[in-house]
Amino acid sequence: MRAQYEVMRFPAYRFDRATGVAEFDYLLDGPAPLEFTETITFPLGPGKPPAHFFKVLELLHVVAGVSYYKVGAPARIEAPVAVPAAVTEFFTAVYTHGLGEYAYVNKLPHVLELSVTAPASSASPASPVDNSDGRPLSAVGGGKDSIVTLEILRAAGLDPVPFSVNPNPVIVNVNAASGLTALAARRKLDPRLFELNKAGALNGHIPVTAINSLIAIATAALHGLGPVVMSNERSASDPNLIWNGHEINHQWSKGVAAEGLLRAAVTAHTGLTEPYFSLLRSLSELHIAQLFARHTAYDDVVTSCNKAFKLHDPTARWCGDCPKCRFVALAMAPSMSRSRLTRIFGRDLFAEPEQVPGYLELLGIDAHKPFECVGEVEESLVALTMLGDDPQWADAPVITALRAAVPAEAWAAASRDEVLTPGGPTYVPPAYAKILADALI
Ligand SMILES: CC(=O)N[C@H]1[C@@H](OP(=O)(O)OP(=O)(O)OC[C@H]2O[C@@H](n3ccc(=O)[nH]c3=O)[C@H](O)[C@@H]2O)O[C@H](CO)[C@@H](O)[C@@H]1O[C@H](C)C(=O)N[C@@H](C)C(=O)N[C@@H](CCC(=O)O)C(=O)O
Ligand SMILES: Nc1ncnc2c1ncn2[C@@H]1O[C@H](COP(=O)(O)OP(=O)(O)OP(=O)(O)O)[C@@H](O)[C@H]1O
Repeated sequence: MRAQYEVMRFPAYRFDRATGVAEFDYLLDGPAPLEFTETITFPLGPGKPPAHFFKVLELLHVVAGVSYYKVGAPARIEAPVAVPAAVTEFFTAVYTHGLGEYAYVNKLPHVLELSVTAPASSASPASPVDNSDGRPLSAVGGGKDSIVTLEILRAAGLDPVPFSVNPNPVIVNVNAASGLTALAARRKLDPRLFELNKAGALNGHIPVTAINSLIAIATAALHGLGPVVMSNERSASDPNLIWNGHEINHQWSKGVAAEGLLRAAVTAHTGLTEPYFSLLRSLSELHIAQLFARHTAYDDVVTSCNKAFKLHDPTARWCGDCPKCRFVALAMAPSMSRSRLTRIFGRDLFAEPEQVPGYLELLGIDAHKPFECVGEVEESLVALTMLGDDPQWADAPVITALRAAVPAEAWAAASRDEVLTPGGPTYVPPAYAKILADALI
């Protein structure tokens, strides 16, 4: 299908102020062109949408195009409006790094070399819009990480507003457990995409966090709120593998490089002074799991398994048989009783010997890190060490098998201090860094 399409275009977008509905048009241009329209319904704010809301929609229009680009993978992408250099840099990164796993799986090396072009800009820089003191909008994905952020912001008295794109029953229940009033946006992919997928079109992973993040920033703008606060962890920045000299990272748009590019693009194009950052950036998943363990109110609802977030036929909660379920169970286990962990997951994964091969992958003993939202090998090793010291796991067959399988040099390389000490670059503003530091005591 690829050779049929020469260029990806973005013909128009519309926003209906009465309903909050935005429609974004896409065109895969070539001898037999393909057109798509994506619909996003925003929660309407109290007043007229501010000018910078529309600037965010201009960014979202291009970024949400990745879902349709992947059907044809044309060699050219022409953004519709003039934008500052920081924005074309961000667009190019989204279509190259963000589609890295798709390029690798489909063997499309040209995708990693694309550049998104845009009409030349003679516009002066956007005037500053100081949003830094507003109530934070806290993105909620239904998993442990965003619960930790929400509770840190709440404890600091910042009155966070939970926000989700397409909240499913998991997210609705997490919000209910928080007792906070949430905002939601609805995103509807063009149904034609699913027909093409059924007919065997090119398909693959897309950088969904970049899309959700811009929808969150647009919603914060509509409601006059402060920064969008994400819960993306340190290990999200680490690639799964290197291919043709390029890092391939399943979680690229959750990583710190994407965060920096998105912030710079939004500020340059909209003027927002503090649009977006991840509060948990300096923390490992293991550390975040320790913080999550302090809050029991979410035990019956928290769900990190990606299968619960599928658009079609989602599971109700944890599937219990995927890399993410295995990793999160291992990360939570050192911080809670075996009975609490079993209640959260609805089963005791460590009593099931058939889980061993999946855990060997997480421990770096088989294959590369899976294309999933899982932490680093070191985090899994440190968690396993901690469980080995804990008598409640002494008779768990999975723990026994894994401890026997890990080579001596791997244990030596896994440092508990390194995994549990905050570190690495972040964009957390000073006031929020202080709040995080207080929460870690
Ligand atoms: C839920 C999930 O993990 N889905 C991934 C899965 O897709 P699947 O076909 O099994 O189910 P659906 O998500 O329902 O997708 C149906 C089709 O629609 C396409 N699509 C979906 C959303 C979208 O925004 N654009 C789309 O074009 C999709 O390609 C399907 O054809 O496998 C896909 C292929 O690998 C993945 O792309 C699906 O991932 C979703 C986009 C998704 O929301 N995944 C997140 C749970 C996820 O992976 N988050 C990452 C962060 C990635 C990032 O850089 O932002 C993480 O948490 O690590
Ligand atoms: N549907 C969504 N709407 C808004 N934000 C979302 C949505 N899904 C995920 N996010 C946000 O994207 C980021 C990455 O999602 P991720 O699934 O890793 O986090 P999580 O659900 O909080 O925790 P976990 O890693 O345990 O699943 C988080 O900041 C999360 O809040």
